[in-house]
Amino acid sequence: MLGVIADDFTGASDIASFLVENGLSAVQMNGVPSEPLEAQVDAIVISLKSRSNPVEQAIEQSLKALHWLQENGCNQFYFKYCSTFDSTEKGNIGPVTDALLAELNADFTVITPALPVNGRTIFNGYLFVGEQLLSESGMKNHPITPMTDANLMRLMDAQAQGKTGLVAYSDVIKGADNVKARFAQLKADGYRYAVVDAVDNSQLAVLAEAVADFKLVTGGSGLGAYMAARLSGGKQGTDAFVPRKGKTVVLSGSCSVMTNAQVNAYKVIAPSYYLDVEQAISNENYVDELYQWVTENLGGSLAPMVYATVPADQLKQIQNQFGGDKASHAIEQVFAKLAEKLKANGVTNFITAGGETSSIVVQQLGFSGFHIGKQIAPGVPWLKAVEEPIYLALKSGNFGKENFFEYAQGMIS
Ligand SMILES: Nc1ncnc2c1ncn2[C@@H]1O[C@H](COP(=O)(O)OP(=O)(O)OP(=O)(O)O)[C@@H](O)[C@H]1O
Ligand SMILES: O=C(O)[C@@H](O)C(=O)CO
Repeated sequence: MLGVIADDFTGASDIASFLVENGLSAVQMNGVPSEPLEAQVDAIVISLKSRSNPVEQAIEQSLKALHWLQENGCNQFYFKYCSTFDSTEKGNIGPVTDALLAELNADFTVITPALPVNGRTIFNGYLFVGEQLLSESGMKNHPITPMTDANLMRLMDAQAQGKTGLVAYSDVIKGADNVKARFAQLKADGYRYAVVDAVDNSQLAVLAEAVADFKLVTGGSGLGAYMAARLSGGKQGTDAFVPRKGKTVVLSGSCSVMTNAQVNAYKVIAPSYYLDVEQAISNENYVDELYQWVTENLGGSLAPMVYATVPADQLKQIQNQFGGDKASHAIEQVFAKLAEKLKANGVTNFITAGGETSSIVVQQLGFSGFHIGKQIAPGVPWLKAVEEPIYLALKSGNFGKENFFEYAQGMIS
């Protein structure tokens, strides 16, 4: 059984949806459960909110997740991080990978953020977002983990204890046995991690075969999809659900380039309200005011949207004025409390944008886990809470097309 430890909640639903699409039964648990899992599944995905926590906390949470997965029958593990390698020189990808390797008595793993279907590719160890290097993409302005280097070996070496080598494209296309031979050579040369080039899905299929015996695999959801396809023998997922009709709201706290485009497109066709940072910090009635506005706007054909989303230059200005951490925290708290109030008052469908934003909303709503439904866009499925018929779409910052918010609602039946 495959056990996945995801460093944020959107990332967890991203990989869970690819596992299910590729024929595995899977459940997504929100945080490390305190009870054993009753359901019989092929894969368990644990969502953590550990991407931007202090390193020690991220390690502690990830090891706790590993132990729970082991106790619940998993024997191969996947550390899922962002396809844009969101991290800093301190971590958390390197330190968590080191801690998981040590705990599993393993001495080698792969570093594979590639997700070609969403434009994340790796060539000569450099990560691309579409046609741009990671460091030239919108990720250079990320509010929490700005990515200013695209070289995955350098990024990993800065934050991990071991050395990082490369299995280049020319080696990957020679097949899984050749990739395994390269792993052996890198290990013998003292490397602990291998960045593996993948410019399209066929390299991920090769890699899935090459890592079949690894205790720990790390990466984005792309490799997970091909590992699932291998494990299921090429089955397709079948019983994907969509949400039931009900009161729906859009909460957008991502400032990515794509979310900005999605918010701008949606503002033209649906009621929208800008979540003001200063108000979030200083007005203790702000959640009530937003709640009031949302409830007054629930009746229309499209859901009301509350958004903090701003373009990069405006974000910089706000962060200079209030401090980045303070602004993020205040906004996240407002979204979390607003979501809680809306749920208590009959909203059943939540569309949230942004990894940190979605994580805090889900934590506040308090569901223990999710069943995985139909994909809205690659890496964004509809989810149904285990406890009750509440549906959520947790959109990673850069995922989905421009009409995502409208399109997602069009699937509700
Ligand atoms: N107007 C704003 N001013 C300052 N900070 C903001 C503003 N809007 C959003 N933020 C903060 O920026 C952060 C965005 O992170 P989040 O993970 O939600 O989105 P993302 O990084 O685009 O998504 P992903 O991690 O899925 O790629 C959050 O902490 C949010 O509160
Ligand atoms: O891998 C990705 O890009 C996403 O699942 C994610 O982790 C964004 O938060």
